[in-house]
Amino acid sequence: MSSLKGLQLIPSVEVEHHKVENYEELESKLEFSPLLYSSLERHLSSNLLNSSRDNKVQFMSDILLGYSPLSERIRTQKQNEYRQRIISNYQPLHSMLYTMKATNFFVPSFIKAISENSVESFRKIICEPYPGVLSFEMLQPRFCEMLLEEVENFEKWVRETKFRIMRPNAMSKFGAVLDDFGLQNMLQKFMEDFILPISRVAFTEVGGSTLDSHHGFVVEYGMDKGVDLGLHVDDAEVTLNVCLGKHFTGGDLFFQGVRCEKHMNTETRPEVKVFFTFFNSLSNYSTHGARATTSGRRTNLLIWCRSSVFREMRKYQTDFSSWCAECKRDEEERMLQKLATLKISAVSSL
Ligand SMILES: O=C(O)CCC(=O)C(=O)O
Ligand SMILES: [Fe+2]
Repeated sequence: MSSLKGLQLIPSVEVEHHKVENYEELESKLEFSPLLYSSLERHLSSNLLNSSRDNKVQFMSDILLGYSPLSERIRTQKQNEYRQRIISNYQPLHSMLYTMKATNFFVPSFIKAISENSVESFRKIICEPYPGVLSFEMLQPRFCEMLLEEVENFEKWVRETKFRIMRPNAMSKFGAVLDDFGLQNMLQKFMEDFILPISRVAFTEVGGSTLDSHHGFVVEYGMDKGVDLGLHVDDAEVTLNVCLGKHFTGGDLFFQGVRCEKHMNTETRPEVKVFFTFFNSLSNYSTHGARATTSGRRTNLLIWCRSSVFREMRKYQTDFSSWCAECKRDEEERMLQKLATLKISAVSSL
């Protein structure tokens, strides 16, 4: 088996019986995510695998540093410090939310489909109202309620302490990043164990089988906040969007098909634009937006799931016609034109 500088491409049999170290308790001292250390540990050669945790941390940090640009490291370090400042001061309301426990989170039909883990079991619970948009029942109403209360509790703490928080993204001025106040590890497990099994079979061509990081947040709409969201593509390969409540009208999402970067802002043909009122969805790269929430308050949970492997591969790709609807259309038009030219030259040569 290939072994390079103490690393093995394929984890050895020994790893199966090896208890992976807990790196989470070292989080504030680590330069990278504890999850990265846990994953990399599986590839250590036997002599390192059985050495001390400190030794392993040192060895793995040296390797990771070689692959990570300084700017990225500074950004991660700043983000860790920011999160640490929040976590050491914010008192969670529902501690249950911070540890993944399927029976507390999901409806029984969803747990059954995931544990059976087959295309047939997913088909039983999922419908596809628009190509690349999957809709299914997933979270228990009590879980949604508790998450809403937790977000309200966090926002109350932010107001009282005048803590300056970072908003979920450039588009949403209202909402909170769940990863920033302690839910990061739970949401990573959420993605790996409950989103990946579905996206692996449904969204293979856009990186759905190699999701490895996430950005988890809630967005809020209402008369006293923003009401709608313009057309965009998420900074994600696969997105989970769940409506947490409460009472509102409007707020439909609209979709305009899967597009590559080149076609992201091109004119939409009317037949591609589709509006939806729905509450749970998993979608791929599709361009989308949200219509105005016309009364009440709408809060949605978003998990943007990312694949570093897919992003790396995309850098070297020039043809996206296997998944970009507009590239596909361009290619079809080119083929038709070529055919027409061939016909003309065949006729004129008669
Ligand atoms: O308003 C919504 O439910 C969608 C939000 C969204 O698309 C996003 O934050 O990326
Ligand atoms: Fe979005």
